[in-house]
Amino acid sequence: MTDYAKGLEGVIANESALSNVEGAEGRLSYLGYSIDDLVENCCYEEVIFLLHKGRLPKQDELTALEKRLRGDRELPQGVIDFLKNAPKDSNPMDVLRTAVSMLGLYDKRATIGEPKLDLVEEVGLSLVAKVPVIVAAFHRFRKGLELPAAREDLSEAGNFIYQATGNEPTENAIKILDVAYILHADHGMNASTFSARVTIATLSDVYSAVTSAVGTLKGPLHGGANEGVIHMLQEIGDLSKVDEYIEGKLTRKEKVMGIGHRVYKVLDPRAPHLQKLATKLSAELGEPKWIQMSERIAEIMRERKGLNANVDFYSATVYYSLGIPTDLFTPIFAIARTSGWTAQVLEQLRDSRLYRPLTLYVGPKVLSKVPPISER
Ligand SMILES: CC(=O)SCCNC(=O)CCNC(=O)[C@H](O)C(C)(C)COP(=O)(O)OP(=O)(O)OC[C@H]1O[C@@H](n2cnc3c(N)ncnc32)[C@H](O)[C@@H]1OP(=O)(O)O
Ligand SMILES: O=C([O-])CC(=O)C(=O)O
Repeated sequence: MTDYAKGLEGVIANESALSNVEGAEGRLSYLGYSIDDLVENCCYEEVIFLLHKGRLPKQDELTALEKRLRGDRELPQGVIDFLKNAPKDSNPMDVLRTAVSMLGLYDKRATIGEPKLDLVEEVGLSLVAKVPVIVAAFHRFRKGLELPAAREDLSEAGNFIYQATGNEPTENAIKILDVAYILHADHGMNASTFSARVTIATLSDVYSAVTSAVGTLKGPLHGGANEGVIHMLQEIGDLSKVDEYIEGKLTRKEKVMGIGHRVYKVLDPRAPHLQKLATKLSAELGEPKWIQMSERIAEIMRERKGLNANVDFYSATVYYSLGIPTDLFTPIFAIARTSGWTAQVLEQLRDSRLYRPLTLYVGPKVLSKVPPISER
């Protein structure tokens, strides 16, 4: 049988100057800046600029970007109506996917064919500004509440907390979410980014590309794993039950959510940042059991399978400790990743070629004649 790369493992599909995922070393950088340095010294808006423009902003450029994003949060009435009328028990990722697609109906800039890169960038930034509002709005409406007006004095992270909860966000919560946004902003040719690139490479439009990406992120083997982690911790319930639970999963050959990675063969470099935040938040809440259970799961998986925690493992406890409903964890990932998706879409269009791999055909080889339906 001809050799092939199942799941495209190890296949290089394009060039990118955006994020460098160094799997063997466990390092991640955006445009040459380590994520450790970025979370220490930058805000999420600086990272958006970095990914979209290829360099860090000067102060006046950052101020202009913030102003632009904050001025672009209004959703078309048709999308608001949809968010109000969507079934209240919908999965917020399904709502987000549909709403992103709907946004395209109201934006004449979203054309197909030879791309106009300045318009693609405008639309991309508009999505960065609107995706969090969509998530917050659906959450408010499903609870029968109004959506508070967006606040131009608040950052991306701050405004999301404000619009989703209706409460003044604390500096601490804003900082934590901002760090989470930076850590989730971009990550090489992950599955959802690949979807976005495949879609845009047909010279389709940006809304279609991001719609593809949202649908791809939702799956539990990708962004959906963060919700799976909390469900798993709740199912286990107590530190004393972790060993038996994980042994059971391994025996049944079931996946442990938040563990393992296609590229990182050592610890995901984003995990320690989130682990630190989760530990601090759990202690502040007086609920250390979630992080204690997580640490034990990670230990068993390292010892038994040589597998490490990925970004989704500790982000789950961070969001949970912030009081964020579990089904908003993956939408929050999508909010942050929209900056990366749209930057990657732009990069794809600057030097694009249609993605069209092959399949190894394993069906019947001999061409047979179609028998009449009565003889089948
Ligand atoms: C943001 C992100 O997308 S990060 C990833 C989020 N996803 C998850 O956390 C879901 C759990 N993890 C997984 O399913 C996988 O590790 C993935 C999807 C992330 C990577 O998958 P792949 O590179 O395709 O590895 P694959 O699934 O082939 O696993 C290789 C081996 O490790 C095992 N393995 C990998 N991850 C896990 C896990 N989480 N739990 C148990 N076993 C695992 C597999 O069973 C397999 O074992 P085997 O060789 O004995 O059959
Ligand atoms: O790179 C991947 O395959 C998944 C991942 O960690 C991400 O998208 O952040």
